[in-house]
Amino acid sequence: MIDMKGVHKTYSNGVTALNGVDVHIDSGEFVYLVGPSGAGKSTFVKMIFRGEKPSTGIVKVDNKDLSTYKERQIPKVRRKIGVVYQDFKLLPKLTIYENVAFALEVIEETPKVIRDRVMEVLDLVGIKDKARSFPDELSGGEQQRVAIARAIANNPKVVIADEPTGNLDPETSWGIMKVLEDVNNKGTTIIMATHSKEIVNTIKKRVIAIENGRIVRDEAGGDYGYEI
Ligand SMILES: Nc1ncnc2c1ncn2[C@@H]1O[C@H](COP(=O)(O)OP(=O)(O)OP(=O)(O)O)[C@@H](O)[C@H]1O
Repeated sequence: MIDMKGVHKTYSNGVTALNGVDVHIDSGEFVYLVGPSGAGKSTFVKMIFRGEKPSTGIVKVDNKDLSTYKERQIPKVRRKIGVVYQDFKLLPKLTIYENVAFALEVIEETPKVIRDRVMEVLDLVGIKDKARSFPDELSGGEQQRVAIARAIANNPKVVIADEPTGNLDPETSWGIMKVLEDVNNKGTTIIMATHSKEIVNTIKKRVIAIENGRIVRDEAGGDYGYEI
């Protein structure tokens, strides 16, 4: 599903965020990305949805080398990938329903498909009754559920979650993990960058640890491995 070969990323300010990453992630896997702040986790996930381009090396998603896409074809890459952020990034002036529908409108789904699918994914994440509310009327955990619904609305093959529980209290975080596990159980590959020792050590998955832009550990059912 995802392959990186010899991936380096140096930003324009001269900071090298990835320094020779080789990795293979299969379809349907659930992977935690861990490592100290500034280690390169966000840069790693940005490689996958083409948020950034590698300086050198190859990134393949679904067997397609991302460098073969032209800029205007990037939306095509993004259709395969849903992204969930720490700060939810919902559109404040749109209702919950509209926030999720928007993701489908931009890919020109028909109104009927949109109606059915929006309610289906809101139901899946347990927030159907909030369809008419606005984001600021929801708790943080509820907003993150909406963000997950939006990310999975067009049935992406991969969901990338960059610290999805970073702004949530522990109890709410477990609920979000349950939703991500449900999504994974339906076959979607999940890659989640996290600083949560409790989550990684409790819900065991493959753990990839990054330090100074390199993978230093890659372990099925591994521990978080850091003190904080
Ligand atoms: N757009 C950018 N321009 C310049 N440098 C950047 C950019 N984005 C990240 N960096 C630098 O690249 C390095 C890796 O950052 P990255 O955000 O990938 O780390 P991270 O592991 O996700 O950190 P955190 O856990 O704090 O989110 C850091 O030194 C950071 O300052």
